[in-house]
Amino acid sequence: MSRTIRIGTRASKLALAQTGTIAAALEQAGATVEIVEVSTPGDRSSAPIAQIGVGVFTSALREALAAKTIDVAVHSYKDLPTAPEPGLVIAAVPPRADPRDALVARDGLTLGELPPGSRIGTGSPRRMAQLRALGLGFEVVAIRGNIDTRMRKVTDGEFDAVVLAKAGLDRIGRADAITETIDPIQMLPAPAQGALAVECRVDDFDVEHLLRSTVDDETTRLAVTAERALLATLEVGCSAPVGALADVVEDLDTAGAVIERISLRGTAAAGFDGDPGESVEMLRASGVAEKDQAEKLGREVAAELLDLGAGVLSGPDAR
Ligand SMILES: NCc1[nH]cc(CCC(=O)O)c1CC(=O)O
Repeated sequence: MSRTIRIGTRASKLALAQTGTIAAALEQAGATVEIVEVSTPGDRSSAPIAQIGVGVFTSALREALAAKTIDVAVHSYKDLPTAPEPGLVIAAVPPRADPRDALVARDGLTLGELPPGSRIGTGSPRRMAQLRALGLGFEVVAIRGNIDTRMRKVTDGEFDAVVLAKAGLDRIGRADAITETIDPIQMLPAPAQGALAVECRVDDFDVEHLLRSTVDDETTRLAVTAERALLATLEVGCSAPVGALADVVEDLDTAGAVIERISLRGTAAAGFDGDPGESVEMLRASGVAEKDQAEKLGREVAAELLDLGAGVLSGPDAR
């Protein structure tokens, strides 16, 4: 392709790192690329995400794509609203980074070693609810800001620990600060955490084909499909207290042959309205399905969560 492909990105260190890997893969495939920084309201405001709303980091990139000032948008998949965007297509889902959450605590401490009363900072209702549900007596405090700002609150002594996505820390080269990679049994990540969504215009066939053939990963796409179908079914938006993690696993078919299946675990808070003093119960459900049933699996595990009582999710911070 002879045209220069303009790749839009947020200007944060994390977004630039993510976009850099996609740009490098496209250049490797012989394309000419240009990186265009797009400022988003999510970068300019320091209000809680739950207040400014879903899509705050991604809508400016989508507008630039629709207006043809860029040709490709690279998003953190978990920041994208679940509703499809007319005129745009997620052409590729690159191989996923580590989906787990990570603890960055003072003095090298783990969750089990932090004493009751420890102040743990997170801006995410999902992490907040799961931290409280551990029953370890933590004081969970809302914070915002980029990854560096959050980590500084631990160095400064304002917090005993913060919880962040391991993928983000890895991408900006700060994995050294992690004191515990949190087991998904204790805390399920956000649906699609650690994955990227690479989007283009639906009628830009050359770019769509290039993205699909160079940076798409089928296993990641299946996992993310199941996780996001679960989230969409719970219909509560991307900062909801909902965790989900899918894995493609080896299994045996009825004749005893090895086949791949998709397994999904999900969790949602029962009746958590974001009040930091409230006690929280996390509901859990899981399932396994054929690989071509990822979407259905997501809906089924969500339905099970709804049956268990996840339907009462509706407080001011619950979206
Ligand atoms: N909510 C912001 C956000 N969006 C994507 C990541 C990290 C990378 C990822 O999950 O893909 C982060 C930071 C975090 O949650 O710590």
